Amino acid sequence: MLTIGFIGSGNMAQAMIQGWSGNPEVQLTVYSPNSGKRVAKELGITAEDSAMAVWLKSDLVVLATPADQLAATAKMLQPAILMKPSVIVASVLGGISLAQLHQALGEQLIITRALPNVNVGVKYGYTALAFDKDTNPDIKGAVAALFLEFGRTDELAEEKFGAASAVAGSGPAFVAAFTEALKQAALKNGLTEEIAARLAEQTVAGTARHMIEAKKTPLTLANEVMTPGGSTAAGYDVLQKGNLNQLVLDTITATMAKNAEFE
Ligand SMILES: NC(=O)C1=CN([C@@H]2O[C@H](COP(=O)(O)OP(=O)(O)OC[C@H]3O[C@@H](n4cnc5c(N)ncnc54)[C@H](O)[C@@H]3O)[C@@H](O)[C@H]2O)C=CC1
Ligand SMILES: O=C(O)[C@@H]1CCC=N1
Repeated sequence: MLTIGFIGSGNMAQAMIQGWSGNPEVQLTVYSPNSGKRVAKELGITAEDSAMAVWLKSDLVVLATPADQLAATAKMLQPAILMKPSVIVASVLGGISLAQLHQALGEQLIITRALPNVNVGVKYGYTALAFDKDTNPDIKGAVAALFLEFGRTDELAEEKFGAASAVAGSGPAFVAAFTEALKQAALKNGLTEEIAARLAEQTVAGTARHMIEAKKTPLTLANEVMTPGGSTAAGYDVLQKGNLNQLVLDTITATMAKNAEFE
């Protein structure tokens, strides 16, 4: 049995707990000052009274607090780290590098930097992973296997994390915004709230699944829908004239700039 402990019980921690909760080989526990006990009850896992207790019970500890809480967390954990330095750390703290994590927690620890997205909660996530250079390949494989349980993963150089965070980490919010725009357009054109939501969600979900399962590029799929001279082409033209690509690039650039503030 592998025990995974969470420090922080917000949206990201909850998604990861949901992603791992079906695994009979994994036991999950959490500490968070305000909501930890409530979240643990809702998700059917145990809660601890302190970050130290999480550390001492766990084989792997996920740091899932706001990034600016790293120093406070390190302070709470210091005695436990000295008592049990074998614990593996997986940090999802946005913008916080492996070097910063080692500086705060200890040079001797085994630390993985992970950048998951909330879709891990429905086992359709994406996680970028970065390991210490000297991480034992068996440990690397074991950690990567855990993240593979709830979606696709790639090992990425840390300098690529800013882009990965903006596109894949924040991406679900941007795709959700487009889905909401589709829904609003359906509502404006007379569909009911329920039907508008279903049309928008199912179309976004089906399009992603279609590209992945049939191994089609986005442009190949778009061209299949666009009968020459037909109605889709008329709408697609409006998206291109409105410079959708530039709007999305500006969105990613702003997201990366904000993320870089934490570095
Ligand atoms: N939400 C997302 O989609 C993603 C979030 N992340 C990263 O995950 C981390 C958490 O983000 P969210 O879950 O969205 O935030 P959140 O605000 O939903 O949750 C933060 C959690 O940390 C707890 N917390 C705050 N200070 C603490 C402390 N000193 N000790 C223990 N627990 C403490 C809070 O009570 C809360 O449970 C951030 O560093 C973020 O950059 C990374 C990838 C995606
Ligand atoms: O919004 C944030 O700061 C975090 C990082 C990636 C997704 N959520």
